[in-house]
Amino acid sequence: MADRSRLDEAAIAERLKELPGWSRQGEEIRREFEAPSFPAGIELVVAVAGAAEEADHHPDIDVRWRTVRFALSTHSEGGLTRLDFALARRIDGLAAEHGAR
Ligand SMILES: C[C@H](O)[C@H](O)[C@H]1CNC2=NC(N)=NC(=O)C2=N1
Repeated sequence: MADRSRLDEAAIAERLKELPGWSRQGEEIRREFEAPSFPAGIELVVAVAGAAEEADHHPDIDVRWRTVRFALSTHSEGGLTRLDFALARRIDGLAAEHGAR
């Protein structure tokens, strides 16, 4: 079972440094992507939905035409855990595969 405990400030800062494009907003991290087209953005969301189900960890998602925004937080812990950073890395990989930047 993954460690779901909240990360302290130093651990959060360290992990954020390895995730360019993601920024901290209170108790969550966020990143915005521009997909090549609206359908490509939706396909990215579908791919992320699959990864989220696998991880049993689910981002908040906002779609505005080609702009797709993801926000991650561990709701059960009321803050950021390693699950959020693991899913952020997974989202970055899927976004690259879908030509989103
Ligand atoms: C029972 C199940 O593990 C929980 O409800 C999961 C589902 N997905 C989740 N996603 C996120 N982001 N935070 C959670 O605390 C969470 N909890």
